This record gives sequence, structure tokens and C-alpha cells, in this order.
Amino acid sequence: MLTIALPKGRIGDDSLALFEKIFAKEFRFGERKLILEIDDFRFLRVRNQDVPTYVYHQAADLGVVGLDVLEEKGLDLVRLLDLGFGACSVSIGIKEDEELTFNKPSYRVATKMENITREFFSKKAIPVEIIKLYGSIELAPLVGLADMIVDIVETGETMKQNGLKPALTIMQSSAYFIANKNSFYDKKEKILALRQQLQEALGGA
Ligand SMILES: Nc1ncnc2c1ncn2[C@@H]1O[C@H](COP(=O)(O)OP(=O)(O)OP(=O)(O)O)[C@@H](O)[C@H]1O
Ligand SMILES: O=P(O)(O)OC[C@H]1O[C@H](OP(=O)(O)OP(=O)(O)O)[C@H](O)[C@@H]1O
Repeated sequence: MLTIALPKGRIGDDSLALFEKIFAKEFRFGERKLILEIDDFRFLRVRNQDVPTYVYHQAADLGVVGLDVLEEKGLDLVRLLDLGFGACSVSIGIKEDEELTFNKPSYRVATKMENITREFFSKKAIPVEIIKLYGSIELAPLVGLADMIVDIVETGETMKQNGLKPALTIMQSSAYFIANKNSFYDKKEKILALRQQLQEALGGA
């Protein structure tokens, strides 16, 4: 039995569609059901942010999650395959009429992604105060809460509509197929076979 944590939300439909293609079956979790068993696979329906936690603690052997979340969580997991969908970047956003300069003693940066942000600025030895927010990040520079933001940019529309612009890309992200380390060693053959099927379903070699 292999347990796979699939995300709800933005990359939920693409994840389901991919596994439906492989299993040639419609995946129906039902209105509020969180576990689905198909053949000798068990699928869990969890939040994107929680996928690495399930897989790290081996409550799931495998999972699908955005690379941004994987980087932010920093857990030791096996990255098996880039699935390609859910493409976006993690970028620094500033006001449209400003330039990205680092000549003040410190900058205030609003973000959901504290760890990615801390690591980025500390590697560059730029002193920052990180302001943790849970949403509507683009608002922060507009009301003086922060000098800049670190946030997801997909179409760029949210920044644009709020008078901001992406000034620097920290990383590119897309959905990844991941594994728990122990599961990978214990069930390597089955996991690699599934990885191969996913790659073929995506049109790769
Ligand atoms: N516009 C976007 N905003 C946020 N994430 C995006 C966007 N476009 C693509 N993504 C990708 O989709 C993934 C899932 O995003 P989603 O908003 O569903 O979940 P989340 O906010 O990370 O977590 P949770 O489901 O726990 O709220 C992200 O990790 C990111 O990789
Ligand atoms: O480049 P775009 O296509 O405009 O997408 C980027 C926006 O989408 C996400 O916000 P979300 O919709 O998750 O809202 P929230 O951050 O307020 O929860 C992200 O945090 C950006 O604000």
C-alpha cells in the first residue's frame, strides 16, 4: 500500500487530473471525505501547506506540493519529479515608482514566506526586519507596513492592480512529486514505477 497526499486548492485539480490519467479512473473524494482508496493506493486530501508535514512524518509515503512550500518548510524530503503545473515565482515586490536599492540600515519586508525571505537576505548580508503576514501581502507597502514584500507572482496582476512591480525573482516554483526518505528506500521499486508513469502522463520520456 502506498499513501499519497494530494493538495486541495490551486494545484488540486491538476494533481487529481494527473492521477486520474494514470489510474484511468475518476477520483471522487466525495463532499467532505478526506481519504480515497484505489487499488492498493490510498489518497489523502490535505492543504498544500500541510503536504510536506504528512510526508515528512510518513503519514503519507508520497505527496504533491508547490516547490515554494517545500523550500519554506525546509524538511528533508526526496524530490522525485517536477510536475510542471502550478508555475509561479517567489519575488520581491516594490512600489511601481521605486527602485530596488539596499542603502538604508535596514528594510522591512512583509511576507508569508519567512524562511525563504530570511535566507535570501542573510545570504546577501542585507539587514531586514521580517513582518509575517498571512494574506493580502501586497497591501503592506501601500500603508507603510513594509518597504517591500516577498510573495508569489503568477500573472503579476495582483501587484499591478496595487501599484507594485516585481523587482527581483528569488526562485521559480512549480508542483513537485515528493517522497518520504524511508518510504523511498523501503518501496523504491513501486515509487519509481509510479514516477515513471507520472513522467509519461506528463508527456516526458
Ligand atoms: N497565484 C498564486 N498564488 C499562490 N500560489 C500559487 C499561485 N500560482 C501558483 N501557485 C502555486 O500553487 C501552490 C498552491 O497554492 P494554494 O494557494 O492552493 O495553497 P497555499 O496557500 O500554499 O496553502 P494552503 O492550501 O494550505 O492554503 C503554491 O504552493 C504555489 O506553488
Ligand atoms: O500574480 P498573480 O496572478 O496576481 O497571483 C499572485 C497572488 O496570488 C496569491 O494570493 P492569494 O490569492 O492566495 O491571496 P492571499 O495571499 O491574500 O491569501 C499571492 O499571494 C499573490 O497575492
